[in-house]
Amino acid sequence: MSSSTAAVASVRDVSKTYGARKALDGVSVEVGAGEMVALIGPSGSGKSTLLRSITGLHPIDPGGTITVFGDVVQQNGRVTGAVRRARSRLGMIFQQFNLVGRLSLFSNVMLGALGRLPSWRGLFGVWPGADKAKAMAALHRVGVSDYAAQRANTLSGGQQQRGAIARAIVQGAKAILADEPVASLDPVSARKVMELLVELNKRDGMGVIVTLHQVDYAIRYCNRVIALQKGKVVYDGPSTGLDTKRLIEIYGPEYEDAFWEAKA
Ligand SMILES: Nc1ncnc2c1ncn2[C@@H]1O[C@H](COP(=O)(O)OP(=O)(O)OP(=O)(O)O)[C@@H](O)[C@H]1O
Repeated sequence: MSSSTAAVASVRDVSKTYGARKALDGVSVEVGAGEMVALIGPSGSGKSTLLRSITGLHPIDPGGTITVFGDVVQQNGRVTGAVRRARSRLGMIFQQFNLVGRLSLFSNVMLGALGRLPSWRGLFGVWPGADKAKAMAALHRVGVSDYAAQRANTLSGGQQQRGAIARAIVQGAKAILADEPVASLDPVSARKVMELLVELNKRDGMGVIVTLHQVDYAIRYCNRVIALQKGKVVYDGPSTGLDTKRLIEIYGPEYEDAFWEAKA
């Protein structure tokens, strides 16, 4: 299967145990190329652990398998050598600590090109002109080119998240894995970040897997929702299928707390 048609991630019977606690318990899901999927569930249900497992940031328990764009990245309880290529295809966006604070926004976005260039170029700031142009175009696209020269730690959370998205574009990522990218943002900045992810998905065909605390955002921006509870998949289907009964199954009777904006 070619990498352009292979699934973003194929997760088969994956468990992850921390001491006596099972953070993931027999999870099997597949996210196709070009899909935009929300990963939801109560705090501690395993959302971040699943994203981190897909990127090979920690080994899963023996028995499960994870492939990324057709490459086996986890098998027999080990992260494989293919993880480097898989990471180069995945743009990662986190709730915080997305950018190197003391570097300019422009330099941070250029770091996305590092995987394709000898590292000394990055160390000495010797970037090819074509990459510089690409970085400025990406900053312009996400709406923060005016701040290119500004140190990342002086930017707002929303500007930093948009910078992180620009870095993923420069990296040439085929999919974005975003771990609570809007949790620290005000609603207006959050909407802009979600709209950018939707645009990358629809216009560029990038796959997106995004963990969200806000169910209303999952419903508004993602066609498909995967819900975890205590490390197990308890829902995998269209976001339109998340009725009150389902939400109570996922979050319990206090499910309205999982909405950002009050439910009408
Ligand atoms: N490094 C770790 N060491 C020990 N336990 C961990 C570690 N990381 C996660 N866990 C545990 O695994 C479970 C799942 O955590 P995880 O962060 O994946 O949940 P989450 O759904 O992303 O939660 P949240 O929405 O609060 O971010 C939790 O019980 C957590 O305490």
